[in-house]
Amino acid sequence: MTERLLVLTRHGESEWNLKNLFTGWKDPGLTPKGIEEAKTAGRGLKALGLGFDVAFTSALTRAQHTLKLILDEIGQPGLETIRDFRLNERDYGDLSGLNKAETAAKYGDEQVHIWRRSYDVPPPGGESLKDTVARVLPYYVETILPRVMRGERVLVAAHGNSLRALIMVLDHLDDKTIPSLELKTGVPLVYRLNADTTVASKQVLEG
Ligand SMILES: O=C(O)[C@H](O)COP(=O)(O)O
Repeated sequence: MTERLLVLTRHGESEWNLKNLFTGWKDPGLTPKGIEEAKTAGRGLKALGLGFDVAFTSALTRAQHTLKLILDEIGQPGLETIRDFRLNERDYGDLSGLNKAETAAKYGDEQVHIWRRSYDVPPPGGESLKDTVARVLPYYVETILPRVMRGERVLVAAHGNSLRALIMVLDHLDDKTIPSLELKTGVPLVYRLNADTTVASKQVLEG
């Protein structure tokens, strides 16, 4: 039987995650903790006996480095890897580089939660989750999903909101339920899909 394996993982903790800064398309690296999270993710996937035929990641260092660390741990350092900006984190626009707590103190917790977790309200000068879906989902359907459906084992290392955009579709979430979805750094989500592209199973590989 064709295995339709799709593993999604958010990057490990970044330097701006640690500083509680809005990051978006800015390009900080991983912290030592983030590096360890990525290695733990790789060890977890290896312990499940999982290997991959292709990997996808964004144009941002934190995701690319996470992917490299995972592939090193599972013994596939030379795996075909496709980098594309369409998997980038949501662009936080004018909030990029600002401290999240200071921004909440200035504009209110509710407004910051709306900017971070609502479906269709963008941060100033940035992308809403809806905007992020509009670039992630076509890329998934046109480029990633066909390879999963023909039996290639696919690994995606990306970002909290670009993955929320994809998981919204995979898990059939809507604009009322997506705000409560949070993704931990460096924790792989192991999906297996049915022949009709729906989700057959989902496993969260807690560190
Ligand atoms: O881009 C960022 O600031 C973080 O990676 C994700 O931010 P969020 O969890 O506040 O959306």
